[in-house]
Amino acid sequence: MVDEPKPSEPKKAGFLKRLFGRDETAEIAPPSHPTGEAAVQPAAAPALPPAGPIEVAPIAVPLAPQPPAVPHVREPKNEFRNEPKSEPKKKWWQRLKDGLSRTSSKLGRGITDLFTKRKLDGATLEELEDLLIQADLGIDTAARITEALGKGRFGKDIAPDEVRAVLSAEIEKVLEPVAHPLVVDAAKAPFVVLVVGVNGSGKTTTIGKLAAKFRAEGKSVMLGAGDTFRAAAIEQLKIWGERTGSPVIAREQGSDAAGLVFDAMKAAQDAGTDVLILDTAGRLQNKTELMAELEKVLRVIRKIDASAPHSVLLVLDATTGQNALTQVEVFGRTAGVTGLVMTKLDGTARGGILVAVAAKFGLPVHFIGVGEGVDDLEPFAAKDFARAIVGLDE
Ligand SMILES: Nc1nc2c(ncn2[C@@H]2O[C@H](COP(=O)(O)OP(=O)(O)OP(=O)(O)O)[C@@H](O)[C@H]2O)c(=O)[nH]1
Repeated sequence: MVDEPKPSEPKKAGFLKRLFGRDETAEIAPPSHPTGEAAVQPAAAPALPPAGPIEVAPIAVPLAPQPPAVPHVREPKNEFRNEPKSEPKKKWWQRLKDGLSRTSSKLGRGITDLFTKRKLDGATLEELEDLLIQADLGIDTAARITEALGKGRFGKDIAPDEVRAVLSAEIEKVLEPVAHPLVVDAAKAPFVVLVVGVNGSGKTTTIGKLAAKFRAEGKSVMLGAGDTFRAAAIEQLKIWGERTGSPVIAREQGSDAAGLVFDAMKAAQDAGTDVLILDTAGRLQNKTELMAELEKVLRVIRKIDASAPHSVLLVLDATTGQNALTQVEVFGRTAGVTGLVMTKLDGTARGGILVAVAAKFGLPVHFIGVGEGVDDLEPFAAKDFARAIVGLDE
């Protein structure tokens, strides 16, 4: 998961090669598509009290050879609602700062090395630009930031802290327009959130964390186990359902994903659920048949509610680096992505990828994840992120 840059990587040539020459998709194991559909055992739609105890549809799920990844949840389930919010901002800030520490210490160290007792000249600006590109901020953003730093300061002494302040202000400028909360329209029942992304990007975990958030706001939530490919994903979602008091609609592993989504839409409508979150199998953006399956899922959703899905969340794993840009492009085209969640910012020294994605697509960033725990996912705030990533205090 950790993608520390190779120390011997040449500067400019290496970046261009990294950006344009590498087969990024080869890094992610493609999902093998289920060859035949298992006999479909539609889960009996559970009784759905809006905020009552969990009713998980009982299904026989063959266990994967390895034990399923069990989500790490810190609190017991009954603390999701009405959780005392003592200093939530400070606690999140600390987690954000810790989570981004790989990136911020790399950037911070680089800036200190570059600017201690040195005047701002062409060479230092060029080295700073390289440093920003290494943190995956993208060539254009790196160029813009160095240009902004050079203005009025060229040939003068500049302290590392001043550089950090300018850097954070410029990053904030890029991020501010995309920092939008995910707003649930109460007029929709259910408000349908479709969650898409490549394998292992953190979709199921993110769904669990979102369910916990919505439940804490007093909303009723239902989960649709649309990742019918992976038995462990179904199990994982059921655990999240149990912990958050959200009924889970699931079928056997290998079932038709569009059929499952149909069941889930109907069940959520019948129950008048506030929010339905639909998981999907991870798929590589270059596998056309899997992308076609996603289109089918969308058609089924729209057949039941022409206005749905109301949110299509693309979950991006920050550790996949520049490949995230291709994912946004392709999933945007196929699934009509309306917002982004970036996970695993704690696992990379190149957290600047979020800035590159924001600058290139301008899509709303709703949440960021900096760990596996339920409180390691929070709404995205431009200023906090911009300060934390360059190692400044709150
Ligand atoms: N460190 C870290 N790990 C995370 C974060 N978000 C998710 N994970 C972990 O990433 C792994 C994959 O997450 P999943 O939620 O199973 O990913 P998925 O996209 O549903 O995977 P597929 O079903 O294979 O497509 C799990 O071990 C999660 O705990 C994060 O923000 N930080």
